[in-house]
Formats: sequence, C-alpha cells, structure tokens
Amino acid sequence: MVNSPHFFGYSRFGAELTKGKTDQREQFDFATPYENQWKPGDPEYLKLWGSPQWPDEDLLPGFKETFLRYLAQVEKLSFNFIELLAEAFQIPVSSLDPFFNEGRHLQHRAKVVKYPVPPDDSSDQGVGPHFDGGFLTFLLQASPHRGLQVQNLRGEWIDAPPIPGSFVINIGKALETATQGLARATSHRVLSPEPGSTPRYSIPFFQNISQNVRIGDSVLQFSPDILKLKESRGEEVAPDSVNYAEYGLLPSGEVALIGRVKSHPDVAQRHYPDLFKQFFPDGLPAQGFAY
Ligand SMILES: O=C(O)CCC(=O)C(=O)O
Ligand SMILES: [Fe+2]
Repeated sequence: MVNSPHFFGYSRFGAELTKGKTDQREQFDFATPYENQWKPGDPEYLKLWGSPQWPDEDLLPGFKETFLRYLAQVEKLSFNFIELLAEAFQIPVSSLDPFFNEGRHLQHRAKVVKYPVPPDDSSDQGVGPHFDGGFLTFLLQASPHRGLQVQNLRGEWIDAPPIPGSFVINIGKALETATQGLARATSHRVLSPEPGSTPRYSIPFFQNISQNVRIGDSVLQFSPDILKLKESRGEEVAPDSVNYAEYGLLPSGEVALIGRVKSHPDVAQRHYPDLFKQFFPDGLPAQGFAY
C-alpha cells in the first residue's frame, strides 16, 4: 500500500491502527474503476481516488475481472438500497443528488480482509470500534466465524454472526450526518478468532459519496413525523466509536483522507507529509499506539 497515494494494495498484519491501537488483520484494498483527476492547485483530498493496484494476472488469473464484476453488482445494489431509504424517510430520491456528484462518476472502495488467530501474547482487536465513512457498507462475512460485533443503543456489544447468503449493512457516518442522526451510524468492531480456531475472512464494500460535498451544507430535511422517530428511541448511550466526526464541517473527501491518514501512517508519511506531521507530530508510531 505504501506505493499508492490512493491507499490501495496490501497492508501486512499489524500495519493498521483503529482508535490508535493496532488491528490484528491483513488486507488488500481495491475499488471500482477511477482515473485520478488531481492537478496542482486542487485540494489534496482529490488525490485519494485513483487506480487500484491489482494482483499480477499470472499469479491470480481472473481475480481482477471477477472482483470488478462483484463490485459493479454490489454498487448497483447499494443504490437500490438508497432508493428504499429515501422511500422510508418520505423524501424524494433526487434530494440525495448533491451527495452523488449530481450523477457523475464516483469511486467506491472494497477490501479483502483476513483475521488470523493472533499470537498468544497479543490483543484480540481484529479491528477496533469504529464507524465506516460514506453512506452504506455491504459487508460479506466470507467465512463462518463469529467475531463481528455491533453496538446497540444501550452501548452493549452484540454479536452479528454470519448468515449464509446475506450481507451485513452498516450505516456510515456520512449518512448519519446527512440525515440529522435519523439513520444512526453503526458502531462496530471485530474480535480475533479464538486460539485453536482458523482465520476469519470478510469482504466489505463501502458506498462513497461526492468528495466535494460538505454535508453540513446539504443536510436533508424531513417531516416532523419522521423526525419524531428519533425521540422514540429513548435515551442513547454514546458509542465507543469516535471517528469521522468531521463530516459536518469539512468536504467529505477531506474527512475520508484524514481517516486514511490515521489508519495508515506509513502511507501518509510518504504521500501526504503535511497531514502526516499534523496527526503524527512525533513521527511514525511504534506498533500499537498512535494518536
Ligand atoms: O471484517 C469485518 O467483518 C468488518 C470489517 C470492517 O468493519 C471494516 O473494515 O471497516
Ligand atoms: Fe467497518
């Protein structure tokens, strides 16, 4: 991944941080096709979308073609879902246009993730508590392991075990911000497989929104009846996840870039030195703890 200003490619076991703690997983980051369009003078966050690094066709014949087909299908599903969401909230689908670049091409990310059984003396943080960015995540749990957990309104962590033939759909922090909190972002984490078990695999697809939209300027409006639904949830405990709090204030592309910088400081150091210095003033973190 360190070769890619778009944060695509392979991250080795233990290379990634969530809430400043090392995640016990390794992964490949890919995405739907996109040609980078950044030019000098443009905001730096426009460097984030670009061509994925694909494995050598000789080493993994057919992978790229198959994965791109999968991404195209899930992308379509993700927009069908957005239409259902608009229907449920009783708003016109067109009110969501500002988030989708007025119909222009977006790039959506996806990963292939492996959670090995961690060494005896290490933590069981497969990935720590976090929100996904963007609007919706379509998470395929690709092996039968438990480990994925989501946090309920009382702040308790609940298992979300795999159900064959289904996706887990997470609400992203951008959607929460755009809907005034009506769609509550899914706080989630993954516990590593138990000692003596086998590695767990997952394939999340992250539905993105326009890089230039500042959500605070485009917050959706709802009828009083719909807004009242929020109150009917009763008292809500603050979730453990804290990331992507900047969606109301900054362009969404900048929020996404900050998230990447915090998770992958080595990539940031090479390609985004100013942001790296801002978030890691003491230099590259030792494995385990950072900001
Ligand atoms: O592996 C999983 O089930 C969840 C992965 C995840 O939450 C993420 O990568 O954002
Ligand atoms: Fe996630």
